[in-house]
Parts: sequence; C-alpha cells; structure tokens
Amino acid sequence: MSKTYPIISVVGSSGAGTSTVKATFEQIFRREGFTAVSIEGDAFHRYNRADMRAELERRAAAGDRTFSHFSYEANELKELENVFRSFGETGMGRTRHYVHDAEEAERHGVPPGEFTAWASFEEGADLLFYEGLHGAVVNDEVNLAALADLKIGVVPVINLEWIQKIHRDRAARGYSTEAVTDTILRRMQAYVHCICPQFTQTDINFQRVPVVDTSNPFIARWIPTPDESLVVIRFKNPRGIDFPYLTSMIAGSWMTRANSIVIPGNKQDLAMQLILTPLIERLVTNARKLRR
Ligand SMILES: Nc1ncnc2c1ncn2[C@@H]1O[C@H](COP(=O)(O)OP(=O)(O)OP(=O)(O)O)[C@@H](O)[C@H]1O
Ligand SMILES: O=C(CO)[C@H](O)[C@H](O)COP(=O)(O)O
Repeated sequence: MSKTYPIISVVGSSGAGTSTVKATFEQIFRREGFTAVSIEGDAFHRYNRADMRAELERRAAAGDRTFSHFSYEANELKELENVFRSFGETGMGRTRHYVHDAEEAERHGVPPGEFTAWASFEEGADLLFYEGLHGAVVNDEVNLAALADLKIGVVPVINLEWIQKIHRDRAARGYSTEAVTDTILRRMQAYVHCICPQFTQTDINFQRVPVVDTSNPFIARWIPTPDESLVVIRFKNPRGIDFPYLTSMIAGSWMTRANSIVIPGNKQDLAMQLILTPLIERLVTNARKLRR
C-alpha cells in the first residue's frame, strides 16, 4: 500500500473487459487533472508466443496439461511486484508491451507474439494504473494486493466472459472458435486457483450478468449488449459508501445485500464514475500533500 504514489489495480480474466473499463478510468483522470502511467498485465508474461508454445509442449510431454497464461509461473510476478513497490516508493518503474496482433504490431514496431523493449515510466505521474490478470495476487512468492491502494475486479459471469473472449479473439486476434475453446479448457485449473482468489482481495467487484440466454456460449452470435445485462457491484468494505446517493443517482438500481447494488448494464460507466471518482480523488489529493 503506497499513499505517496498510489496504485490502482484492475483485475480480470482474459476477455473480462479490463481494457474496456480502462476508458472510464482515463475519463476520470482527464476530468480531474490527474496524470497516470498505465501498465498492462500481459507485459509481465514470462514467454513470448513461440517460447510459450515450446514451454507448453515441454510441460505436456511431462504430463502437465494445465499450464497457461493464467498460471503464476507463466508470468514475471516478482518483476511486477518490484514495479509496484518501486512506483509506490519513488513514482518510477518500467514496463513493456506484449504485442497480440497486426494492429498492435504496426503501433509498436515489433511482430505479433513478441515484447517491446522495457522502458522507464515518465516522471511526474500522480498514480500507476495496472490492468490485467494478476494485479491482486497473494501467494507464497508475492503480495501484489498489499501494494495496490485501490483494487477493482471486472468479472462477468463465466458464460458471458467466454462469449466476450471468443468474440474478441476471433475478431481481433485471428483465432478460431475451436482454438479459443481449447485455451479456455486448458486455463481452467489456473482460472480456479490463480484468478478467482483475487476477487476476495479486490475492494470493489463489477460483475456483468446477461439477462438473455447464454446457455451455449460457444455458438452465441453476438456479445449480449449493455441493455441486455445487469451489473452487480459488490464492495468489500461498505463503510463510507453512500448507497442511498448511488441508488438515487443510478436509475433502475437497487440494493441486494448490505454491501451490493445492482444496476442496469447501460449504467456501468456512470456507476463507475460516481463510485470511483471520490475514491481516486482522495488517493491523489492525499498523495500530493504527502509529496510536498
Ligand atoms: N460492458 C460490456 N458490454 C459489451 N461488451 C463488452 C463489455 N465489456 C467488454 N466487452 C467486450 O468484450 C471483449 C473483451 O473485452 P476486453 O478486450 O476489454 O477484455 P480484457 O479483459 O482486456 O481481455 P484481455 O486481458 O484478454 O486483453 C471486447 O470485445 C469488448 O468489446
Ligand atoms: O489475453 C491474453 C492474456 O490476458 C492472451 O491470451 C495472452 O496475452 C497471450 O496471447 P497469445 O496467446 O495470443 O499470444
């Protein structure tokens, strides 16, 4: 936990929508005049695409069919912890990009499946924004949850998460439904053991729930739209959260538990802005005072 240089960690499985909610955070940072450095969880994969394939084959030959990008050992979590710690103490750190597709290759100048070179953060950021698979991991090696000041889970119910992944991987990354299905299956062990436990560490979870039939996610022709979904918002510590204000500002919302509200899917952006702006504002204002 760093009060001097705060860290926001947005955690979700592949296809959950963490890149999508990043736009909402950027909107808040821009409007409030906060400067953020962003890092992507995929930058901390241990292997490039070819080496990952070789490692998968090596492990499969040895009888391990559960290794995947979700596994702790497929990622440089110590390096990520060093970056969190370094930013928290000094406001500095480094990151790189894992290039997924041709469009990213064009932007970064390295081929798909490769990393760009590590580069230092620009000085003077108010906060660090992480978005990816492992930003709230607590295991024998690392404690990332302890270093992040605001942890957000983005967790659609699993059928919807699969639909989102299948559609995105087919449309943007050139994979077939069968290839994505194999990946989903191989990742299931680590999904349960490495991804899910993080959502008890997160301060607020946003869980999108479709209200249309998604019982066979592998044949869904489109991703359920915001109008076809609800979002359950759960606060780990509801103390200080003004629920009457939130339910009065967000039309169609209601409380389902003492720490949970449900909102129409098309109000997710508004709800995030109402909930997150004061929390981020407090973190940055306190940090600026401490740095004076
Ligand atoms: N609230 C939403 N409503 C409709 N579609 C959504 C929503 N959130 C995400 N999606 C869609 O789901 C797909 C996956 O979203 P996104 O790329 O943000 O996932 P991600 O968590 O960043 O995945 P990865 O970590 O694998 O890059 C995209 O096609 C996106 O448009
Ligand atoms: O989204 C992902 C993890 O968050 C990707 O699956 C991961 O980055 C590897 O990509 P690829 O298998 O296409 O090289």
